[in-house]
Amino acid sequence: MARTHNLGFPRIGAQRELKFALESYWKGQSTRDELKAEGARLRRRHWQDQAGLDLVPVGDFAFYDQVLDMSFTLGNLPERVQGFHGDALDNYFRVARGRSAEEHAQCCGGVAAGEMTKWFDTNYHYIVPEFTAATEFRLDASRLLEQLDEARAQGVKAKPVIVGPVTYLALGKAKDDSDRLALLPRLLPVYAELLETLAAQGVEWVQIDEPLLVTELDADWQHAFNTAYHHLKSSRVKLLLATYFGQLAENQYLAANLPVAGLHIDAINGRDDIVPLLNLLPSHKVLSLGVINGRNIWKTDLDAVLDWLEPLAERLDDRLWIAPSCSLLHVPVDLASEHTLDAGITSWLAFALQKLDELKLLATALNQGRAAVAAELAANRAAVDARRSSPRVHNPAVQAALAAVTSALGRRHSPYPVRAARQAALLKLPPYPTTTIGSFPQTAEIRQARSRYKAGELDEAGYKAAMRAEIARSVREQEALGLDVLVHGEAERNDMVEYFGEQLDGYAFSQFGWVQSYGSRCVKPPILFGDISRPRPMTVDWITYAQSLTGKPMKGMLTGPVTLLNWSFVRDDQPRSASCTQLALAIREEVLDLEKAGMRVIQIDEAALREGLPLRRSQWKDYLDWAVESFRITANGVADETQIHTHMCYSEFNDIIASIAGMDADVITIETSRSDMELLDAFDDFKYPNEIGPGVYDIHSPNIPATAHIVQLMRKAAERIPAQRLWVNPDCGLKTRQWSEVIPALTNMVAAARTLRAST
Ligand SMILES: Nc1nc2c(c(=O)[nH]1)N[C@@H](CNc1ccc(C(=O)N[C@@H](CCC(=O)N[C@@H](CCC(=O)N[C@@H](CCC(=O)O)C(=O)O)C(=O)O)C(=O)O)cc1)CN2
Ligand code: MET
Ligand SMILES: [Zn+2]
Repeated sequence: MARTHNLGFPRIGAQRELKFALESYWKGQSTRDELKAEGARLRRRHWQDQAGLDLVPVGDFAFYDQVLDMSFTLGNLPERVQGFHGDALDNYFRVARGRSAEEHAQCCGGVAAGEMTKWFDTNYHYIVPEFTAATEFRLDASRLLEQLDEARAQGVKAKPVIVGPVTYLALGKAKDDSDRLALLPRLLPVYAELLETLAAQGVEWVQIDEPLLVTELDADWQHAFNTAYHHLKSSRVKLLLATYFGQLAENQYLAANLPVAGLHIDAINGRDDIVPLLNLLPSHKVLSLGVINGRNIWKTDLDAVLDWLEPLAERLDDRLWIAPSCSLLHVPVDLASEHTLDAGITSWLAFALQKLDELKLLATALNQGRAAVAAELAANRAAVDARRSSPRVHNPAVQAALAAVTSALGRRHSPYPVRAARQAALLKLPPYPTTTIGSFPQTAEIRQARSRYKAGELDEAGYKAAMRAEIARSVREQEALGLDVLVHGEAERNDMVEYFGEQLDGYAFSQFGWVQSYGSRCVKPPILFGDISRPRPMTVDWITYAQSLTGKPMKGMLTGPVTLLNWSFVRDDQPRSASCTQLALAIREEVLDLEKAGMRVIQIDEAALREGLPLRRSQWKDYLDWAVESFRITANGVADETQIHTHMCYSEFNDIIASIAGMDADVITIETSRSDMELLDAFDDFKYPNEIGPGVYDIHSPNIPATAHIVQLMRKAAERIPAQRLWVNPDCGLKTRQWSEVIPALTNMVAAARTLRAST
């Protein structure tokens, strides 16, 4: 008998209930009790949604982030928030979001937010655990125990979920550069105590997540796994060690032999692990196979899964569990909420709830025979076949264009020094030119106008006029600030990826397909289902309007192919590289149209290029080769005189600087302020030959950067990069900030540039 379980459920809510509850609480418009009640309501609903599974996750709900929850469970709070006397939830939000120095001058004097970074290769951001050599851990199991009680009272077959000790240490950062692994002996007793506490509550199984096992591990980290799980093996609960997002590969032996009761592997990305694992896995252990893709929205080909699963089920019998490949955090909740997606495409899709239905179907087919679910299997087969043969997926013209791609497409006419001279003669920019990354505040008025337009309450002319007024406002503000290269501000974009998905053929978009990005912020990844083409220009009208308002250069603003790919739900019926090249050809047309319309500067954002790196280094080269080539195809068809910018955020470039240089953008703007310009070490020694705008202030924080601080950061930058190749700009776009924060921050930034010019 195969058993079913789930690794985690999306917590934001099908209608983003958690987002609205959080934001209302943060604005002081609702009480903490109301927020907590909304959390409990969502947990209840989500457990009901998972009814029928043999085991259901508990502890996967978080008010902000599951890693931050784990830090609180382990008593690992940054020193700056220790000794807080208010409600624990408020302290949790202080770590998550920080407190501005101005507003809290009288009380706490402000608190810096915890650093945020990407969760493996997903678009979800977690709060980085902070360590020092002196870090001590102390168990606080209250959150887990409360949720466990709640679940039990509702008759839920609960399986608590926690982040495992080795992954937890690996995800964190030692603020004093001490060795994180040295903390393991202090951490393990707290994990042991936690497991004992759960055992005392009668818990049978605990899911302990160790996705670190799908990455290449140094000997000391491999050793840490052995140390950790030998320490925990006397626990009375059964541990299901969960790995996901990739292959165990050379870690198979290690994973198979850790002293735990069961192992979960990602049977989508780690399919090749399964046969060798069957032989390695001791015969008392449960093997949980993640057979439903938790990272995309396509219906599973159930016949195909059963064809290879049935022999395994025979062999494993009661030891086989089945589940989604990873937590369903990364997919939207319910396809049934969608009313505007066309029926054809809808029939190819499965969101979280539909994925759990597929899982239950598979279990029935395994346990009772396929005949027991013959009708459902037939319906699934019809949908999968329809997608495979649909003329909407395949476009011969796109295929022909793809076949005609040569490397000449991706080459500029002249090398950078020649281009730079031509661009300088035309643009006539001062030293240390100032610019921003693209977006200005997405105000409530902008979002309301768009939602009224979408609801048909505002007509197209009215909507366009409202967006043009916003663009005019941002141009006015930038001129008043004295910035050198302006942007239109992206008012008309719901999101830098979805906006393009809505306009390209081969993409579909949902109404409620929200996925949590961080905290209360969500994205709605568009669905790349077919060959991509661009029926008409997408940004030219907005940008030319913006340019018409100013004599300063206006940057055309586009999202690059790699970022569109990495932040969309993409096809699983062709390699990612093929979808990426199609996107490149489509965005290239837009670049050339912007150039034709007179834009002298065009920015192509590749915010997700670095994070799209495969989890295993051995696969980096292949990815970087096609990703960089896609960018080159997009960008490099322009004349020497046209200045190409690109932008990347949250990126550590040391390992991949040669590829970044290979993109051959004239200017790259990057995030550096939080690392105190240390990130620029990668660009040092002339390893990066073109121009660079190292971000001088953190846009994630409401704090206003001081002019002197910006000057100091730029002087540091100038020690590494010749001043004539430096730009001055923020770390990233300003869409999540308010105008009242943006104006003083940019005022100081421009003042800093003037100071720098005066002293060169
Ligand atoms: N795709 C993507 N990934 C990314 C980033 C990114 O910008 N895009 N940036 C990084 C993550 N940062 C992020 C920063 C901000 C938001 C963000 O602000 N998201 C918005 C949603 C943006 C959006 O799609 N807005 C739509 C829908 C807005 C909306 O909620 N409208 C209301 C009505 C409007 C109102 O009355 O306020 C509704 O429909 O109910 C629009 O503007 O049209 C949010 O959570 O609130 C997300 C990620 C990395 N990954
Ligand atoms: N142009 C985009 C913006 O300014 C780039 C954001 S990168 C996440 O918002
Ligand atoms: Zn950015």
